[in-house]
Order: sequence, then structure tokens, then C-alpha cells
Amino acid sequence: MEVDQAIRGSDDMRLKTKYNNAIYVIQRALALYSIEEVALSFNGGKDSTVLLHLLRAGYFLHKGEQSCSNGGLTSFPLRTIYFESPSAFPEINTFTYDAASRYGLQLDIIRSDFKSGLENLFKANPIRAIFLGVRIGDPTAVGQEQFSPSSPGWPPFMRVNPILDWSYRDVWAFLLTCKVQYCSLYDQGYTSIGSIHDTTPNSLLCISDSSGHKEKFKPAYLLSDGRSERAGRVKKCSPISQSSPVAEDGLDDPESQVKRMRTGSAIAVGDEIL
Ligand SMILES: Cc1cc2nc3c(=O)[nH]c(=O)nc-3n(C[C@H](O)[C@H](O)[C@H](O)COP(=O)(O)O)c2cc1C
Ligand SMILES: Nc1ncnc2c1ncn2[C@@H]1O[C@H](COP(=O)(O)OP(=O)(O)OP(=O)(O)O)[C@@H](O)[C@H]1O
Repeated sequence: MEVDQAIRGSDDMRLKTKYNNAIYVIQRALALYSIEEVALSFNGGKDSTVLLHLLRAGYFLHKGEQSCSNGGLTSFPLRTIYFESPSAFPEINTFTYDAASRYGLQLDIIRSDFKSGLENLFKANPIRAIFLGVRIGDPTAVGQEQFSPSSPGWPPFMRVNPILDWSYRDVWAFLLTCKVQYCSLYDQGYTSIGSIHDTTPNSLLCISDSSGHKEKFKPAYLLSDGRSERAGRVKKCSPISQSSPVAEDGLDDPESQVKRMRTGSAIAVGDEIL
């Protein structure tokens, strides 16, 4: 299996540990639920791209087919759900459709809100667990663990988060080591992708050009401080966000950080907050 071989051949011990732990979570989930009962939540972003390749590796290792050649991996019968929004970047949509066809995913495109989309999906399919590319540091990760039941008020299912403890650097180490394709926007300076209305390239990757020509940006993997990953994401309008924009260094303002610290926790490894 090409991804598994790439990681095992790498001398990046940290990446190996992250990979092994994520594969362990995936294999535990696949031991608990049948392949018909699980789904991948995929949105073409870098985190869900990592998750897709980990799931392929975990599934084929689980099946005991370590010696598969590339040709044997074209079909991966995993139900994959994509909530497509009218304000998604075209590059994200194209990447998502291409990935689904390249890896033989069963793609369900849902054009409604998350909750009712999931409710309708569950009426027609026996899904009990959904894999997500959520990482600590994402606003939605607060309070989550590798296995977290869905929140009260949501349809009942298990959220499985194999890369919860991965940092920005881990994500790029994986994508580059495994030489897998990712959405082209990341090579244009986007470091985290929301909608066309709230996402710009990360200004920390801007290449200064005195000629006044169009701005150019370095690729996302060159961002040195993962804490600034969301610097290109404009905050949604709310009384708090209007008065407290994202700071120059990409970190939230101190007030919202304190709020988050009351309910969440942070792990520091070297100079990076996971
Ligand atoms: C498959 C799936 C399951 C989700 N389950 C929950 C949940 O149980 N509880 C919750 O509060 N939000 C849930 N969400 C919503 C996410 O936490 C988050 O609001 C959403 O991904 C939008 O993030 P964004 O605002 O960064 O785009 C879920 C989203 C998806 C795609
Ligand atoms: N529109 C969507 N459709 C399907 N899954 C989604 C959608 N939005 C979010 N998710 C799930 O939530 C996870 C976390 O989303 P998040 O936006 O933080 O990461 P990402 O999109 O993979 O990468 P990036 O941070 O670079 O945009 C995704 O990896 C995916 O599993």
C-alpha cells in the first residue's frame, strides 16, 4: 500500500507515531462498525485529504491486503459525504469530484444544512459512525475526543476523529511524504479554506513585489507557524468578531482565547500549540 510504504520508509519519527496512532483509531472503528455503517466526511480540504489516505491505508491493512499494488486500490467502497455549498471554491469542488472518481469513493453530495442532510442520509443508510478531519485548534474541536458521540440535538452517530492531535506541520509532512494530490488552492497561499466569501490567501505567505504587479503567495506548506493557519479566514460577523479581528499573527484575540481556554485544553509540542 503506497501510503503505508511511504510512511514506513520515512525517517520522520514524529510522523510515524502520528500515522500509527491514527491507523489504530481507524482500525478500532472498523472493528466496531461494518464498512456499510461508516462514512467519511470529505470537503476537499487538506485535513480531509489526509483522512482519506489514512482511511484507505487503514482499510486495506484491516483487510490484510498489505501487498496490494496501486492497481488493486482503485476501488474503496467507502460512503463519502460532501456538503456542497453554492459559495464553495470551484477548485474545491473539482478536487472533491476528482478524488472521488480516482479512489472509487461512493460520493453523496448533500446540498442542505449539516443536520437535516445527515437526518435524511440516516433514513436511507445504516450509518453509525462518521470519520472527520477535525484537529485540536479547529474551532469545532473543543471538547471532542477521538471517539465523540454527536452533540445533543444532532442525529445519533459516533464522530471518529483520527487526526485530532495532528498539527498543521504534521498534515503537511504527511501530504508531502506520501506525495498525494491536494487541492490546488494550497499552492496559491491558502492555508485553511472556507467559502469564497470568507477566505483569502494567508498574508504571511505573501511574496513582496515592488513592481506593483498582482500579489504572489508561497505554498501553504511553507507556513512556518501553524498557529497562523486560519489567518486567511475572515471571521463571521458577530458582536465579538466585529470588535476583535484576527490578530496579525493569526491567533485569535486574547479575550476569545481565554474563553476557549475555559472550555478546552492545549498541548504544546516544541514551539507549536496542537
Ligand atoms: C459530518 C458532520 C458531523 C457533525 N456533527 C456535529 C455535531 O455532532 N455537533 C456539532 O455541534 N456540530 C457538528 N458538525 C458541525 C461542525 O462542528 C461545524 O460546525 C461544521 O463543520 C462547519 O464548520 P465551519 O464553520 O468551520 O465551516 C458536524 C459537521 C459534519 C460535516
Ligand atoms: N462541507 C463539508 N462537507 C463534508 N465534510 C465537511 C465539510 N466541512 C467540514 N467537514 C468535515 O470537517 C473536517 C474539518 O473541517 P476543516 O475545514 O477544519 O478542515 P479541512 O477543510 O479538511 O481543511 P482546511 O482547514 O484546510 O480547510 C473536514 O476535514 C471534514 O471531515
